[in-house]
Amino acid sequence: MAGPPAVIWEHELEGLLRYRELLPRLEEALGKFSSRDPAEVIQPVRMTVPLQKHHGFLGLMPTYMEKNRVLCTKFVCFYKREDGSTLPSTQSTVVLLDPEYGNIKAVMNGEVITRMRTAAASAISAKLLMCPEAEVLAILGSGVQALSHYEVFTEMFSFKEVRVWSRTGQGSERFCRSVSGPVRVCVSAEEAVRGADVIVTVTRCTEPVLFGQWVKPGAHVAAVGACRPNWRELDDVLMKEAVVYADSREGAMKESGDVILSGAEVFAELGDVINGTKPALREKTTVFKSLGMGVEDAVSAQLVFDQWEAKSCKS
Ligand SMILES: NC(=O)C1=CN([C@@H]2O[C@H](COP(=O)(O)OP(=O)(O)OC[C@H]3O[C@@H](n4cnc5c(N)ncnc54)[C@H](O)[C@@H]3O)[C@@H](O)[C@H]2O)C=CC1
Ligand SMILES: O=C(O)C1=NCCCC1
Repeated sequence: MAGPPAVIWEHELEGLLRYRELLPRLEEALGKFSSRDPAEVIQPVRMTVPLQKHHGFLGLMPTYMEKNRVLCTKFVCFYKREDGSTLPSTQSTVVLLDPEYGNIKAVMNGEVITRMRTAAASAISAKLLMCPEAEVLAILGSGVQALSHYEVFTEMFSFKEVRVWSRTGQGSERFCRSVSGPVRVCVSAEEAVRGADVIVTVTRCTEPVLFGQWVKPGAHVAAVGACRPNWRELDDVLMKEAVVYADSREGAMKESGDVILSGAEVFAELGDVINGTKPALREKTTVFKSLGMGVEDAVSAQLVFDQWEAKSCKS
């Protein structure tokens, strides 16, 4: 009979998950996902339940990795919050199970996992798709994901300049106070992205905030927000001019307003590039449309659990 699950919450999780270990596991998992080998990864597109009264959704994100012996699911609630709202726009819980018996091994707070694995996936997209001489990073949005993207992008790459734009001055000020390195605050999204080599969009907006006419040819865009079929962050011009990559082709076709409403074609998954089955067209303008995948949560949760077990054995 299995004992009660480990409960691993935010503060403890922060000490257990580090980008240097997460990044290679995530890259490997993205490749396995795109191999479409069911012994590697079974991960359906997220199922969502509308929470109409609260302007939100509950997403269920199960994943099974038979060869890795990982069985996991995330429950994530995400909301359309008004600007100025102090409520979080995303809340999640990750449950790790034993695939042989079906018992729950661990219940984890999903905030740290979600913010780190999402930023790490964007950083992998930039590693594969940005031009090698990239000097300027622009971040649109100043919330939770903006901070984790700043953290991993400045850890992995050496940008000469990092710019941030937020719809509210308060947001930019808070962002500047929270990051540990230099950042230039821009008064408009256009000012932030003109001439930028890498652009990260991490907003809650439902209408385009980034327009193709502002984007330098050859730039790489990691588009993280707008995760519903009628929500947008990018305009049609950008979507049609750029070569579009996604984490999951099926996810993008079902959930991404930027893909569905623009009629843009998904050229490849990041995992296809990792597996060498599709090229990384660095010289072109590229968009990585991130929706977030259960397999990213699963390998992150397993990494946390391994570290937690190792720590528990020592003490
Ligand atoms: N692709 C993925 O795997 C994931 C995507 N997300 C999505 O990423 C986005 C950012 O998430 P968080 O940073 O956690 O949210 P947050 O609430 O912490 O920050 C959102 C930011 O968007 C800004 N914003 C809100 N409305 C806007 C508008 N109309 N125009 C421009 N900016 C606006 C806010 O001022 C704030 O700076 C959300 O859309 C969320 O659903 C979140 C987690 C994972
Ligand atoms: O993958 C996730 O986690 C999320 N994706 C889109 C919306 C919020 C959370």
